[in-house]
Amino acid sequence: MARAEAAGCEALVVTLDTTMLGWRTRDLDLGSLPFARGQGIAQYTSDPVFRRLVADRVAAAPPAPSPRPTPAAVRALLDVSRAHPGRFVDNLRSPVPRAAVQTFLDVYSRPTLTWADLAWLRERTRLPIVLKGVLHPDDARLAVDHGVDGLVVSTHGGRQVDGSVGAAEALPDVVAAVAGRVPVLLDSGVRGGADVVKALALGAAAVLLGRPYVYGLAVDGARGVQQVVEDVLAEADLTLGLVGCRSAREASGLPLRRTSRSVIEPPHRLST
Ligand SMILES: Cc1cc2nc3c(=O)[nH]c(=O)nc-3n(C[C@H](O)[C@H](O)[C@H](O)COP(=O)(O)O)c2cc1C
Repeated sequence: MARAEAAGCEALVVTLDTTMLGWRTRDLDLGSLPFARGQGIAQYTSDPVFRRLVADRVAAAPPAPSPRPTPAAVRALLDVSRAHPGRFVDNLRSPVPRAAVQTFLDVYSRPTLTWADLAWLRERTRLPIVLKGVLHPDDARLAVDHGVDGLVVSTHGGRQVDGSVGAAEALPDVVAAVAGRVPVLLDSGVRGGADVVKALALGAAAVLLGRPYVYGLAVDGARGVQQVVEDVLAEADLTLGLVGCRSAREASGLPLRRTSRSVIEPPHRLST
């Protein structure tokens, strides 16, 4: 948290829906387990507290007999050594990269988190605390009662609980339960400007993009991310104009008609 504050982060987002990873069939099909290969954990391996945990683990590890290497184990060792900070050859000989992955797998999931942990966080940071992954209005009320500063209605992009209520379906009840006390944001499935306008109409204060910006990143790095964000904003701007709103604020409460999918009613504010 101190690192986040020092880096200029303006809020702390606590994700509620990933205390364990869900059953992700596509990842399983592809054998996509990047964390187990040391990929995507630089936030941890660059953290002094985490590095101390790893050093303690290595110091405490009893000398273990080397298992017979399999091709898969060799591939994993190469990946972990490549992903870990420092020189590849040094990493190959060191127990630290593997211990870092094991330590990450130990600390990443914590299914024992409770509402009481929020007080612990509150005491340690002055940053606003936002809870991500709220879907039920009772949880939204509890969150506000525990003093959080914002909520993100999210299904983690449908990657955690298969068959969960959709984020956009859950949003109106959460917004009603919060009754304006804190901003309610939405993510999961926002792909273009029309999705932004629908979320605003359903009461979201803002939306977040997950996969779209990663797609932009894959295609064209930082410029790709910028392009994705600009395109979504441009389409949202046009859509607002087309449905007769002069600002994003005016989209709040814009009537949506429920059909087999959510559609925006034709312009309704141009009659005067
Ligand atoms: C590659 C990747 C990594 C993610 N990592 C995190 C994470 O560390 N914490 C988190 O709360 N959500 C994480 N998410 C979930 C996103 O924040 C977001 O909730 C989800 O992707 C839904 O939005 P989307 O439909 O726009 O992708 C990740 C998503 C992706 C695609």
